Amino acid sequence: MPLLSGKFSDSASGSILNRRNNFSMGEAPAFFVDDLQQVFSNGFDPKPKVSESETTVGDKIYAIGEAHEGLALSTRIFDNSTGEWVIPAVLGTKPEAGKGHSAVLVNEDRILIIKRGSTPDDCIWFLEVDTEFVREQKKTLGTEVVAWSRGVIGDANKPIVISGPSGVGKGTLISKLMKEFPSMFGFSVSHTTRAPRDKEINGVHYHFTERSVMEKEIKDVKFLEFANVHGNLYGTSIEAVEVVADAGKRCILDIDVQGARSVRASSLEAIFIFICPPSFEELEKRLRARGTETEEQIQKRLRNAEAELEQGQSSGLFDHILVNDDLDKCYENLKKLLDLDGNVADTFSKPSPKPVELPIGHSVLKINEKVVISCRTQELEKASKNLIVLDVSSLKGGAPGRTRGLKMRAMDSFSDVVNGINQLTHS
Ligand SMILES: Nc1ncnc2c1ncn2[C@@H]1O[C@H](COP(=O)(O)OP(=O)(O)OP(=O)(O)O)[C@@H](O)[C@H]1O
Ligand SMILES: Nc1nc2c(ncn2[C@@H]2O[C@H](COP(=O)(O)O)[C@@H](O)[C@H]2O)c(=O)[nH]1
Repeated sequence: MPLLSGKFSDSASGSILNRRNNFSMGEAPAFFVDDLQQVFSNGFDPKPKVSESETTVGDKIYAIGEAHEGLALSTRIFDNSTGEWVIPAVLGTKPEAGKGHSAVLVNEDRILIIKRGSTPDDCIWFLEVDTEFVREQKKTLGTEVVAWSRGVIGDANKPIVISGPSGVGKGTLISKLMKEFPSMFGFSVSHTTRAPRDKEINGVHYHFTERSVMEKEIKDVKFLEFANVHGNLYGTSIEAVEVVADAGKRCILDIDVQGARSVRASSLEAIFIFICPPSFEELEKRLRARGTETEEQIQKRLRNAEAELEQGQSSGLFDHILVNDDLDKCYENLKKLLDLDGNVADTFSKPSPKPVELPIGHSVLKINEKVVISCRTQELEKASKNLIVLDVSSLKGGAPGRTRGLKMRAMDSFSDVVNGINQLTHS
């Protein structure tokens, strides 16, 4: 029999606005607003004008606030060791406030947020507080950091990173894939400081950007990765990847080897494919035949290609290496690798299981690695089920963007929940 464990907090019914100091040994104190005003005199106005949930992680209390419906959720941290409130840098797209939320710590590194009165694709969020990504960003920014990611039920297909030297045919292969499977794949539109070529459209091929603007956005942690490539700045914004995921498509990134390395180090779980030319001479021929670069630029790209080919083929960074000799053959191999060979029509896609709507989750319990939500929805009532079990034991990825791997089941009694939990554990 699993033990009941873990605390949950609820922004609407149990916010720190409403509660008195009713904490017990080993639990973090539940604040209420008058106490805050007396205790904290560090210059920060602690008077919350919002309803907040609070979650204790080690020495810190994460207060997640909702002011008005439609406004983004806010985050502040009370550090028990210093006795001060801190406003962290918040990365990723923030969820909008709805009709309250419940918060529960999972995996000791992220807070699961369940929003009320919200659509199925907007009801589950994670605030990462101590994941690898957040720890790295704390080091970089030298400040407290938290990061939002949206919870995704099931294992949606991983993004695909395609890399290789300039002129090898990455763009050509990606265009073929997008043309054959338009509803399955979406292209991550990078930012670059290079000038547009003839026929390149801003927002379609690239977001063409001033260097100073891009540098500022990099500083503001808007980018998943960026690199200096052939003398210009290129980068994948977090938003570029999110836009594709929001359209329900599998994201394709066309980036250089440095960028691939950064993505590998990030929490975005992807498949990494390196494209090789049949020979260096053929690569040069293709670059020249494309006719888009000056002689000086071609020389620079070829010089860089030597290092890229060496790194791409030897570093173990890539999951797959494809040689683009004959274009059609290479394309077939790419499709094989992506499980797209055979009788696959564009209507094919692996949809993640439809999540059950969770509009009024009125209580949340954490039981071992599972989160039980007791809720009331018309859909569930019809099916006489009012308990939902979320399995958070095999979460993948995280901020920026999406946390995948959530499993969800609707149950109609607590004993079913316990059985369900055991089934989920053993499935
Ligand atoms: N297998 C192939 N055989 C012959 N030519 C090819 C092949 N694949 C692509 N090409 C041609 O090579 C040129 C370069 O291809 P493409 O622009 O797709 O390269 P790329 O890797 O995307 O380059 P960059 O990194 O500079 O964007 C294009 O003119 C394309 O038509
Ligand atoms: N690290 C990144 N590299 C990128 C990105 N977008 C494109 N690229 C790579 O740059 C070169 C040159 O591209 P071109 O369009 O100027 O020929 C090529 O290898 C691309 O893969 C990015 O966002 N990040």
